[in-house]
Amino acid sequence: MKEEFWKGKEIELKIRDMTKEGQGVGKADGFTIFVEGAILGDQVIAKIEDIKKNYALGKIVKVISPSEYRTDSKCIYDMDCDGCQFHRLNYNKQLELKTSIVKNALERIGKIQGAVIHPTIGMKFPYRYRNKGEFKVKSVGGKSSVGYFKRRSHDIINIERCIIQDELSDKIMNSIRDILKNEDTSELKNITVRTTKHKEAMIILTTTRKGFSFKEKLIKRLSNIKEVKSIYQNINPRADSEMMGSRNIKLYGQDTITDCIGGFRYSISPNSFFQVNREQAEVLYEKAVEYLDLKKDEVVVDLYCGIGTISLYLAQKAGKVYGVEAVEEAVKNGQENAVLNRIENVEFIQGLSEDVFPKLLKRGIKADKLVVDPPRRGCEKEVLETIAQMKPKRIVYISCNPATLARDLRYLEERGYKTLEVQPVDLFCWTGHVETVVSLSHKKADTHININVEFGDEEGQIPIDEIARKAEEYRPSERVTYKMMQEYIESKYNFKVHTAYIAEVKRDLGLPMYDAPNAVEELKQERKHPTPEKVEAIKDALKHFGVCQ
Ligand SMILES: C[S@@+](CC[C@H](N)C(=O)[O-])C[C@H]1O[C@@H](n2cnc3c(N)ncnc32)[C@H](O)[C@@H]1O
Repeated sequence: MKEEFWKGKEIELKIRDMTKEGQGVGKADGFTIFVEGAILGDQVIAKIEDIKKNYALGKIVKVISPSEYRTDSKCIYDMDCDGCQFHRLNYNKQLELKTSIVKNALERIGKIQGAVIHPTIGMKFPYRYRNKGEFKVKSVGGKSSVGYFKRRSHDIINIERCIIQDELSDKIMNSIRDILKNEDTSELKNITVRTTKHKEAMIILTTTRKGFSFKEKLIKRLSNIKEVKSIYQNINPRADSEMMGSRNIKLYGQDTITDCIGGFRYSISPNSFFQVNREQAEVLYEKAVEYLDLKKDEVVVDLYCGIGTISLYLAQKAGKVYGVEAVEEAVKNGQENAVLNRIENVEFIQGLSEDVFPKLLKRGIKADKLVVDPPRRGCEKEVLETIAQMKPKRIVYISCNPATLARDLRYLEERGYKTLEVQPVDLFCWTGHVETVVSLSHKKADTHININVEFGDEEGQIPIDEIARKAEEYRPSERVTYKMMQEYIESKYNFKVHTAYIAEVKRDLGLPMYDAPNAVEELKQERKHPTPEKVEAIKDALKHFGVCQ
């Protein structure tokens, strides 16, 4: 693509995909063009604004024919706000797109094959789900703005009504905006509002230094709001984009607030991580427990455990759970939460997973099952190396970043693990983010036996000649995998078959089903059945590999 020819040109494009940042993706002359404001399925005129080595950036000029997936955004700031990238895309299509984002990452980066990737689980009512709002504060010419960044800018939009936040958060933010309207807010960087299921709130004011001019006024007015149970000041002198620093000073009320997921209650401090969507977090945690398939005597390690949300779920079903977490306050919350929920078989260890996990192995603690739920950057090398040495039978990997998830799964697959099931869950409706829970199992045999054999021609010994004959007699047939059958069918019939279809045909033929628990599990889900053509191809493959006559 010649820069001088294309720059500033208006071209017609069909939008065939979308990025997680919300740009439409089209192609012209085989060159990829990312178009701000375009939706998957749109036919648009786009103006080329910038040209890079392998792609160009364009802006929408006109929608010639709108996509069938276009929807009217319920957000009143939709043209400007940078918060929700998919706000004009039909919700079901968003879920499909998230499934394909995960699938593409696993295939391209992870080279994962044969795993069952389930459709993304969405919400019935995908609004007002967030229990944490993070708002920027900016003061220009004595007037302050409190809200979110404008798209591709550092200006702030005053958000009075955010349809993905709890309504209580709108109420508190509008009061704060009113209190601050005539103040110089240059010492105040951010405001975080956490709300709970039972409509309690914690407010965290992040300032650049300890003293700030309107502190007393703010505390007095905010503590009059009945739902406000706790106010903190957080000090972050750095001019970085981090919302919060590590130092907190309590200004009013309780030390913590208490939220619920499932049947558990969780005490939360200002700097502790808590999933922003409690309804979907429950779906995620239940999937994690199902995938782990815990036995009452098993030892589980829960790395990056936060305040022990998942650890408590696991402790109900396991022998012992070790939770490992970096943030001291979160570990303290975890210990309180175990007491709050009367759970005794969980131990929280404060430290970095990459330090603590190898030490657990050295102490002789071996996890039968493992949960990892790292931040966006994924697991540290030392964590992955320790997994490869410890070899837990089953791993559940929870991730908010499909790219680092895929990278880590590839590492684990190269060291004897198999990715079985992948379940994306929509915790961040209307945005380009997706949470994924994955189950992996170790390919090693579950059990082995030792036999001592003496060779020779004396009584009780086995003659050498006999061994060759017996070995031939008992030579096990090559283990037939679903992947082998899929490859055979694809090369012979030129179409792909799903493992669940192979499982279905095997079950219909009355063949044993122990060899692909994931595919069998899939049969319990509501799904389509194989066409007669695929059934015949699968029967042929089963015969070819000697699985049936
Ligand atoms: C995505 S959150 C998951 C928390 C928890 N599993 C949950 O669902 O609420 C990741 C957690 O890892 C913690 N963390 C970040 N880096 C860490 C590290 N290197 N070692 C241990 N914990 C870490 C963070 O403080 C955060 O609590």
